[in-house]
Amino acid sequence: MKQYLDLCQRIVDEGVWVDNKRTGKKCLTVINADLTYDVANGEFPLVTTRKSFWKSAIAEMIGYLRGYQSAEDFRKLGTKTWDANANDNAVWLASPHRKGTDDIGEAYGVVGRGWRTADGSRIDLLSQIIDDLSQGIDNRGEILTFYNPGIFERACLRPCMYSHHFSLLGDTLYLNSTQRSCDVPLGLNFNMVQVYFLLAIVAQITGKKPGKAYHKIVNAHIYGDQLELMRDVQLKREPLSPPTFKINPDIKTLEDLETWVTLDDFEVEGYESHEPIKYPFSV
Ligand SMILES: Nc1nc(=O)c2c([nH]1)NC[C@@H]1CN(c3ccc(C(=O)N[C@@H](CCC(=O)O)C(=O)O)cc3)CN21
Ligand SMILES: O=c1ccn([C@H]2C[C@H](O)[C@@H](COP(=O)(O)O)O2)c(=O)[nH]1
Repeated sequence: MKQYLDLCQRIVDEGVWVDNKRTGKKCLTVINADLTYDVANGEFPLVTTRKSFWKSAIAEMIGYLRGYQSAEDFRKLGTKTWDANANDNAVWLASPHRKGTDDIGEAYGVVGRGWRTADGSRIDLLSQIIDDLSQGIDNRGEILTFYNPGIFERACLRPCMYSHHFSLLGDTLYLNSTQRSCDVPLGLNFNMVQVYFLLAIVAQITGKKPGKAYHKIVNAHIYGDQLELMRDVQLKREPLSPPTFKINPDIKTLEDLETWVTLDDFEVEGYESHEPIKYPFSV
């Protein structure tokens, strides 16, 4: 929580205003932030200075791991976070690649679980990684990447957290996640939970001990219309003690995660937070 608030304060104190063409808004921006989550010691990075809808964050990540392409599938699982980009993004609505209502296009898991190769075949990066790690193999390239510039126009957005690199030291699993662009008030609130969750769940289904997750952010920003709420409300609050996160121990394989898992298989215990804050969202 402290590292999150420190980043927010750093943007307020040192950020530079940058005009963003895609959204038509200006963003107070810093370059480079490195966050670390100690999954081994259960330090769940849930924001307490406003109410955080952590289930929505987990649903989004499970949707990526399942390779969802429709905002409807994300909604059924428990998150509305893809509705606006699928259905209110003017550039995407005009795209010949959009397959109709709720289509988000070839984004995130669609890319990573069906990586296009030169000969037209597809590679499921996640299955390969899970197979390797389960056998204790780390080939120094266990990388789940969603970043394929050749097909950007087939999606409503380029992936923000675009790379998740897993590593083994003995029986301990580590994760380095990289994010190119970060909406700190809204997106990061979810992304921290997602990086922690990804290491915890992959460790569980590969039979490894989770170690630390390292989260690198390149462009970290606060949109102009979010600044007042962050500076004058959220940053004036005292953080509360962190909760703990539990995963149903019956989840043992990637197939379990793909088939029967719901948000009821995850629990947060001892979560106390300040009042919700409704930050403006930029499509
Ligand atoms: N501008 C922008 N920021 C983002 O964080 C973002 C995008 N676009 N586009 C793609 C995804 C969608 N994400 C989202 C979308 C909405 C919320 C959101 O509205 N959060 C509210 C309510 C959550 C809920 O009720 O489930 C929040 O208070 O956290 C968060 C992340 C993260 N990503
Ligand atoms: O997981 C996510 C997904 C998106 N975001 C934010 C970061 C930016 O504010 C927008 C994406 O806009 P780009 O013009 O494509 O950079 O969404 C996030 O923080 N986390």
